[in-house]
Amino acid sequence: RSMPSSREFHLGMFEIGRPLGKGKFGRVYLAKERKNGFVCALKVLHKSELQQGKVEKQLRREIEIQSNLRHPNILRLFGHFHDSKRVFLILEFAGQGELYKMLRKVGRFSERRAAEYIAQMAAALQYLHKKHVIHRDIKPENILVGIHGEIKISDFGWSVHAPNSRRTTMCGTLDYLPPEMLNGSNYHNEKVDLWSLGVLTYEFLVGAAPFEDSPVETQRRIVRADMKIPDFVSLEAADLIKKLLVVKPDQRIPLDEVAKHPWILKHCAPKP
Ligand SMILES: COc1ccc(C(=O)Nc2ccccc2)cc1NC(=O)CCSc1ncnc(N)c1Br
Repeated sequence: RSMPSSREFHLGMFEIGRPLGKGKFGRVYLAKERKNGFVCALKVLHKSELQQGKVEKQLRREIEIQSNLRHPNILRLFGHFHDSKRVFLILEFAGQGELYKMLRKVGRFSERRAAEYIAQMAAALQYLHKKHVIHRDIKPENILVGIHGEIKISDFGWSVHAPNSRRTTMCGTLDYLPPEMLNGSNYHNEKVDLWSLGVLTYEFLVGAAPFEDSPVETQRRIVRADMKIPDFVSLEAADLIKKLLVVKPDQRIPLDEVAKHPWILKHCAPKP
């Protein structure tokens, strides 16, 4: 079964199922396309909220960026349509749901599980960076899990074409912001995703973000990459984290070296 390739979609084409979660700016429902039973996730965004949040442009850019992304670790945006009051995004349904819920449930992931996820993240980011797309919002809340346990980066609400200087202000947690997006330099490039990958690796293994503190303290610790890695984290994992959480963007370990790092190779036996 596949989503019809014809561009015109409308709400009547879908049978709406259970709510899946509340993404940014909207609710998401399980949905089934009536004609050929294609199961997807339908995200409903209210135009009034998009206008209030001044994010219509961001959404348009996102739809344009997403329409030519095809990668097993990137959640698909198959299409979109709107009625008088709402915009609908037709998304790939991730069969095992939200990664951060799994992380909160188990506290922290095993080194093998964390390494498999980071290897998949590195592959997805390599793909995005080759297309000069930076995600800029890598965090557990924006990662879903597919039916076979593979991770899917989602919610490119902040993705832009690199290099870029941010115009709209940030919202949400500071935990994942790299130093260059905090020290007012405003200019940043793909290497912001390397920093976030380091924060993600730490959070998968420790169960909390490396600079988690009061907002003021968090900023102070981020700009100095002031983190403590607990002893239960293996030396190889700690080595990769320290090579990603480097204040100077150009000194961060590049993605192709992340994929070949001893910690990744140890746990992700290459495909037979
Ligand atoms: C490619 O995925 C997206 C692409 C774009 C946007 C988005 O809202 N952009 C946006 C919205 C407003 C302004 C600017 C950008 C959001 C998503 N993704 C999501 O919202 C994830 C919905 S939750 C879910 N989805 C599938 N399977 C599950 N099991 C679950 Br739970």
